[in-house]
This record gives sequence, C-alpha cells and structure tokens, in this order.
Amino acid sequence: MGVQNGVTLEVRNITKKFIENDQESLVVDNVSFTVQKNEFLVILGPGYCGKTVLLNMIMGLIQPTSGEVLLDGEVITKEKMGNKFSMVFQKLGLMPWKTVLENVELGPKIRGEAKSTRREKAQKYIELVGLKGFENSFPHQLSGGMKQRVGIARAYANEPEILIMDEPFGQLDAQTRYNMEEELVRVSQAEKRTTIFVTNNIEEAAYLGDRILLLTQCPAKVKEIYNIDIPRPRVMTSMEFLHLRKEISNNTDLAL
Ligand SMILES: Nc1ncnc2c1ncn2[C@@H]1O[C@H](COP(=O)(O)OP(=O)(O)OP(=O)(O)O)[C@@H](O)[C@H]1O
Repeated sequence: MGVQNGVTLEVRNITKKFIENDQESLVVDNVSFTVQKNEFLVILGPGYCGKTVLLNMIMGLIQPTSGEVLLDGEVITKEKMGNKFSMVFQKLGLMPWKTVLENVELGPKIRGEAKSTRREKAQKYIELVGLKGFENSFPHQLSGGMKQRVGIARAYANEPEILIMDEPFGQLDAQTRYNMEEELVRVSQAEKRTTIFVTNNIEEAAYLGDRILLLTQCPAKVKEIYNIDIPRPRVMTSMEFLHLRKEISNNTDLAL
C-alpha cells in the first residue's frame, strides 16, 4: 500500500449522501480507484453525475459519508491538504492586474520562495506551455486558449503532488479545444505529473488518458476502468482510436 508500489492516491469505497429538507440524496455511490505516481487519469462522466463532489472529496474539501481517501497512505483532510493539489478549471481565476509571469509565480511566491528561484520556475513553465514572449502581458490581452496555457503553467509551477483539471477546456471553441488537448499531451509528456483530468467528452478522455475511469449517471458509480495503451500523440482518426471511442460510447449514455 502507499508509495511503495507507486500508488499515490487511493480512493476506498467512498460514498456521499446529502440531506436536504429531510430528503436524502445519494450523489457518489461506493467509488474505489487508485492513481499511480505520474499517471494521467481521466474521470469521464455525464453532467451532474457527481464528478465535482468526487473531486472535492479527493482533495479533502468535503467529508465522505463513508469510505476514505488516502494520499501516500495517509487519510486526506482539509487541514492536511496544503500544497498537495493544484487545480485548473474553466474559469481560471487569473488575477487581471498581474502579468502572466506574476500569475504563474504566485504559488511559489505564497510559499515564500526567493524571487530568483520562483522567477526561474515561472519562466520554465511559461516556455513549456508556449507563451515565451508573453511574460509581461496581462490576461485581458490574451485569447481564451492562451489564458488556459497560463492556468496550466501556474498549476505546474505550484509543484503540487497531484494536478487536478476540472473540465478545463469545456468553454473553448472546438478548434482551440483540440489545440489545447494537443498542447496538454505535449506538456504532460515533457514533464510527467500525477494528474486527474475530469471531462464529459469521450474523445478528449481517449486522447489524453493513461487510464479512464468511466462513471455512471448520478449517483456516480464506477462503470468501467479502461487502460489505454495507444501511443502518443494519438491520432483521432486511427482505427484503434475509433475502436476505443466506440467501445466507451457503447458503454455509456454520454453523447460523443
Ligand atoms: N452541497 C450539496 N447539497 C446537496 N446536493 C448537492 C450538493 N453538492 C452537489 N449536489 C448534487 O450532486 C449532484 C452532482 O453534482 P456535481 O456538481 O458533482 O456534478 P458534476 O458531475 O460535477 O456536474 P458537471 O458535469 O455539470 O460539472 C447534483 O445533482 C447536485 O445537485
């Protein structure tokens, strides 16, 4: 158990019930899975199926009704969460009055890292996401895709134990979304990090993941876990990719 066998995160039989106006609603139903160190795990499920509630339990932000989440063998709690997770979401929360560089170096700055160290780190990740030359730009001067790149650089620069990406490309137009998926494959291959990426898009899941955890409609249960051994960069029109996409699609109510 724990780090010895490469497991970073272990989700054990977690269930979440909410009680509202004396009505009990089951949102996450007995979900178990593990995430290996440096693995890119995609959680794929329909809208409102309980993905955000599941993520919040993983990060220790809400308590499961039953079950537990272990990070490096220890139960995760809000107090212990510290710098263990960094999130990238649709609404990035970039600080509009800060430059790209200042936004990216924020995590290390809050941790009290020396200016030269954090600048060097921020610069490295700005270059990694292809934003060299835009260090002194402000968020409003950037396109949607570029802002997402800043969000990814910021999450990497924060050097968390686990990167959490909650439908980060959901609001981008189709072409930009595709470009960002390609970029993310390039970045995550260049610098491996333990990543949990949440989406409701089968194609995106099959394009990005080392493994896919497929969830059911609410209450979220694990329907299937897919190991994907198609080499990267994956070609969405290849037979093996189309076959995988169809296999997942036949196993879910999700639309493609
Ligand atoms: N604090 C809460 N109290 C009661 N019900 C809740 C609470 N938080 C979430 N829910 C319910 O849990 C269900 C799942 O919500 P959740 O936000 O996890 O879905 P999701 O899969 O992340 O959706 P989306 O794909 O739209 O992001 C919803 O029906 C929601 O109403």
